[in-house]
Amino acid sequence: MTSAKPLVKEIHVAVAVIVRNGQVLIARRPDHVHQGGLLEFPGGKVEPGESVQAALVREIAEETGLRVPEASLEPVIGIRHDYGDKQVFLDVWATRAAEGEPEGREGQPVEWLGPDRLRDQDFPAANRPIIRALRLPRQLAITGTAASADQAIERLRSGLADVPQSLVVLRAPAMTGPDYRQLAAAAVPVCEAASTGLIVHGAPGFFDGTPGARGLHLPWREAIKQVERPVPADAWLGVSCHDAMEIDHAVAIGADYVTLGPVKPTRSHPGQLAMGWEAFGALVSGAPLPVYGLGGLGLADLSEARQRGGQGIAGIRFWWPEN
Ligand SMILES: Nc1nc2c([nH]c(=O)n2[C@H]2C[C@H](O)[C@@H](COP(=O)(O)OP(=O)(O)OP(=O)(O)O)O2)c(=O)[nH]1
Repeated sequence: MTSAKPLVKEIHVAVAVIVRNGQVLIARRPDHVHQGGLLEFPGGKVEPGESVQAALVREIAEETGLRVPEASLEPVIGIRHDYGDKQVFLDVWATRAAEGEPEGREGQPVEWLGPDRLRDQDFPAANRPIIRALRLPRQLAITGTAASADQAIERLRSGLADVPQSLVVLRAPAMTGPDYRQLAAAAVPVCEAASTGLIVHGAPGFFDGTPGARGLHLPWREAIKQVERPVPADAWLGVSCHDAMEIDHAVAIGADYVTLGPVKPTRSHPGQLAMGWEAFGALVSGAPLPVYGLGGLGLADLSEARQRGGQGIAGIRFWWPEN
C-alpha cells in the first residue's frame, strides 16, 4: 500500500507594495482571519481565470480605495511558503503610481511606513523575504581588481564618487587574511563617507574583525561550513550560489540574499560554464529569498534579471573603475 501525501492546493496570493515618497502602505489583518492581527501588504487571493495584475488592481481598490494603473505594476519577488495549515504563493508586485488617499475600506487600519521600519516579527513569516527585497538595492556592487591595497581603496573611493552604491561587497580573493582585514578596516570610512554599507567577503571572522561592516558575504566554500547564521539579525548575510542545492543551504543558514551565476561567461571566472537566463529564472522561481544575477552582467541586463524574478544584478563592471 502506498501512503501518498494528499495533494494540497497552493493559494495564489497577489501582494501589493504601494510606494509613495519612499514609504510603503501597510495594513493590519483582522484578528479572525488566517495570520490575523499581523501587519500585511494589501492583497488577496487571485480568482480563477484572473491575472495577477488584475487581482492586484481589484484588491487594492477593494481594500484601500486607491486606483492603480495595471501598467505601473513591477514584479518584486515570488515566495512559496508552507504555513502547515495553508500553502501560499505570494506573488509580490510594486507600484509607484497609486492614485488617491488610502483608507482601510474593510475596517483595517492602514499606514505608510519606511522600509527600515518594517520588522519581521510584525508580519506573517512568509513576508521576511519581501522586507529584504524592499531594503536591498537593485545593483549589488562588488569590488574588482587592484594592484595593491592602496589602489583598491583609491578605486573604491572614485568608483563610489562616480556611481553611488548603497551596498558594496569588498571582494579581494588574492589577499591573505591579515591584509584583507587591513583593507576592510580602511574601506569602512570610505564607504561611510559615501553612505554606502560595506559587506565583507570571506569567512565569518572578517565580519567580527571589521567594526562598522554592515554585513558578510560568504563564498560557497565558506557557506558550506556554516550550520547557522553567523552574523546578527541586523547585518546582511549573502551567499554565492550556483545551483538549487546551494540556495537551499543558504536559506537554511538564514541568508538574506544570494547571488546566482554565472549567468553569462565572465572574465573573473574564466572556464566556468554559464547557466543562461532560462536556468536563472527557473532557480529564482523556487527560491524563497532575493536572488541577484551574477556573472558577465552589466546595467543593460538589469531588466532581464528583474523580468526573470531576480532582485537585480551583482557585479563589478557597472561601477568599478578601470577593470
Ligand atoms: N494580503 C496579504 N496576504 C498575506 C501576506 N503575507 C502572507 O503570508 N499572506 C497570506 C495570508 C493568507 O493566507 C493569504 C491571503 O489571503 P487573504 O485571506 O488575505 O485573501 P482574500 O482577501 O482574497 O481573502 P478572502 O477573505 O476573500 O478569503 O496570504 C501579505 O503581506 N499580504
